[in-house]
Amino acid sequence: MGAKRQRESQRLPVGSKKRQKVETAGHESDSSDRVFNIDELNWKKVQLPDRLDDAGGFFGLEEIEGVEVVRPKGKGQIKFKATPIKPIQSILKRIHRAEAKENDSDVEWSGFSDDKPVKESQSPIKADASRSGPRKKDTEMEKVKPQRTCTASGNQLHRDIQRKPSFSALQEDGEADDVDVSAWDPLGVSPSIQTSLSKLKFPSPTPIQKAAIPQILAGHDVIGKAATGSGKTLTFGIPILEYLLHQKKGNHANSNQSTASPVALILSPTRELAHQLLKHISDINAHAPSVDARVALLTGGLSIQKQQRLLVDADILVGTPGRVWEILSMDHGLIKKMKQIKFLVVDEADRLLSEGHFQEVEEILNSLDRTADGGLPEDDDSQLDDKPKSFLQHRQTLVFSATFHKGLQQKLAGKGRFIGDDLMDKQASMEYLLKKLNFREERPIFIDVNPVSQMAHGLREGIVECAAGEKDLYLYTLLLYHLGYRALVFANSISSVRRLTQFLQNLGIPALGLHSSMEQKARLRSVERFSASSASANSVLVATDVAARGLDIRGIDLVIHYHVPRTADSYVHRSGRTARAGAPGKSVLVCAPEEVVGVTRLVAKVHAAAKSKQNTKRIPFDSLELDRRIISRVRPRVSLSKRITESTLAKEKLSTENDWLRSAAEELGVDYDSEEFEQQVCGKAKGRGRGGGRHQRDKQAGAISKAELAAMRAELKQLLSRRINIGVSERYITSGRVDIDAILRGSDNGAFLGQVDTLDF
Ligand SMILES: Nc1ncnc2c1ncn2[C@@H]1O[C@H](COP(=O)(O)OP(=O)(O)OP(=O)(O)O)[C@@H](O)[C@H]1O
Repeated sequence: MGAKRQRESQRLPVGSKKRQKVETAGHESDSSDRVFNIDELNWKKVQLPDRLDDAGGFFGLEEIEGVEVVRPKGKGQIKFKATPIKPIQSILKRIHRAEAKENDSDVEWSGFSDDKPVKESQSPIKADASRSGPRKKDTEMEKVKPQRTCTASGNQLHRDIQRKPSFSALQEDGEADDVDVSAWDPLGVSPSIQTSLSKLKFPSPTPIQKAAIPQILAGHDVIGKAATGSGKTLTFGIPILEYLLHQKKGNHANSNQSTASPVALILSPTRELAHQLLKHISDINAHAPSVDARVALLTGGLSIQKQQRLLVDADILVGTPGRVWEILSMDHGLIKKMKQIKFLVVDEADRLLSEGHFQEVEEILNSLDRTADGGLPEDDDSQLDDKPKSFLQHRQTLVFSATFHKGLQQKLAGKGRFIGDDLMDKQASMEYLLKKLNFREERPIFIDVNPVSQMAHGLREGIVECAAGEKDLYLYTLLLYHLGYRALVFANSISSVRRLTQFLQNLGIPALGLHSSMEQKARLRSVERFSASSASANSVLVATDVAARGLDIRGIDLVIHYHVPRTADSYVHRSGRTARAGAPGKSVLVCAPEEVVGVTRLVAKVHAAAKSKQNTKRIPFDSLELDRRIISRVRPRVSLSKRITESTLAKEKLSTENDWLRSAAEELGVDYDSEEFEQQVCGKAKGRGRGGGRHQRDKQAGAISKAELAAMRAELKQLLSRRINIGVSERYITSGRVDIDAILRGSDNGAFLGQVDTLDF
């Protein structure tokens, strides 16, 4: 990103004759200043003290940072100069330039999209009581727009963002329990399920539900693509519950039939998502007693015996491929039952049918299609093409995601030709699995409700530029702007998640970590604590991409990409954790100079289809400039927190290493402290070979004494106890001559003292 623009505000007392210019690389600090007349400033009356020398400050006058006095050359009125902070367009120019060169990217990306972007000028829609009252048919998901007011006042940001998604706004106190759900009638949804939808306050189907549910109810295989947070879970969940309802009614009439076999298997790529799928389906089920579905969860990290017990009389199985296959492979009776399932759902299909899960998904599919009477041999794929379709007539296959790479999408739509069974590359292996899905129809119905833009309606996207070494500083500053709200921070590695979680906790931000090396119970606890409504609203979840797919946590206002995601798909899914179910949300990429090329390519890819469809060159991306005054004020606390974190983590690591070395020395029968042992075992780590430098750094950081660490913590605590003063003289405040309440009111979030501009999206 070239030279960094520095614009530190100046501390000049009113009345100073000296005017300064702060010059930094290629930029003069006052080039963008604005001159104000005396009457343009918001003067406040102050009560003068009885004795002038009690006044403090500059004879009772206010000192305001970042404001200079401009004296006229001759006679004339004094004016004042201040520095409004404006977004810098540089990166946008780069992005637009990059678009021209775009197309040769290796990121697999189909660039779908659909929806009209949310216009800045959309009139605010108030979530008033009448909106949720009975017989309001206009509450369709696509019509519920962000509750957004456009004012230029500082900290409006916080008022801009709804605390709850629009749908929650329908649940205000004092309103009737049920909502009119007649909009579901044309889809063929039964009264029992409609009662649930009414209780859950889902007055009308979302576009994907509207398009796909009738097709699924009619017995078709469906491949559904719709934006993140658009209600795909219920799109397949409702028809499964409908099937169970009818099955149970039938059984009631004919009590000889048994319902002991599961009717559906739903596969999910992550444990957290599996939990959530179960919850969403159970929510509908809970209000529909006549369905009374038993849903069992099969995910790793939890007791396998317990899951096996639950399986015995489960109607719906939701699980991750690894655990599902583990359980299936242990129980032939279960495999037999599973061959009778009526629905196979592959959620987040592009993820499930690729990397990591391939083996297990293949095993599961093989076992579902194997027959005891010599039907389809387990490992003879040559027969797949010839097998009679009636073989699998009983099973419907439903495949969903917000993203499908181009090749896969074409194949799914039946336009492409399957290439052989060569498992050499990713695409071929995915095609192989698709073939194994054994759709009951020649061509499954492909439903794409967002062919132009796969980003959610209410999402605003931005980029913050900073040096690689300053990402922590910018991350913390971004979070300060959003205190009082939920934020999700994505990093590309487990070690970064660990470090950032501690770093933020040291700074008093209630951060929780989530990554795949955590114990399952701790993972669930993190998600639960983060999403619990009683949790402090400004909680932050720092996660790897394990949280990128499917997680539906209400009230996430901000997604921060601390590291640029590795693929465009990943960017779409990560960003999709906010702006769900019609709510507004923001996604911000923290971008270092070395990441610019990747970012420009990624941004151009994600928005390519929307741009060409709308015939525009503009990408809906904003370059955001954080207030330099905040950056400079928080720098000391950030560097302290970094040092504390590094030292704490290094101590933990060294102590684990020491334990390991001690037991290695014991086993070898040598003295742990001997030089010979150190040279033999730790020689590599001591600077010879890879990782030596890191080891040295860890050693240094870990060598900080407990007393030093305690002193740093005390200093940090002291810094944190003060609010970040943006342009208000502490001396003046302590003199008691200012309306402190008014100043405090100027900042909603309690972090700043003084007026802070919003992030200009
Ligand atoms: N018809 C509806 N009306 C209002 N809210 C709905 C409706 N259907 C689903 N929702 C809510 O919308 C939210 C998002 O749904 P869901 O998690 O199924 O999205 P998704 O499309 O699967 O997203 P992702 O692609 O990120 O997995 C959920 O909180 C769900 O309860």
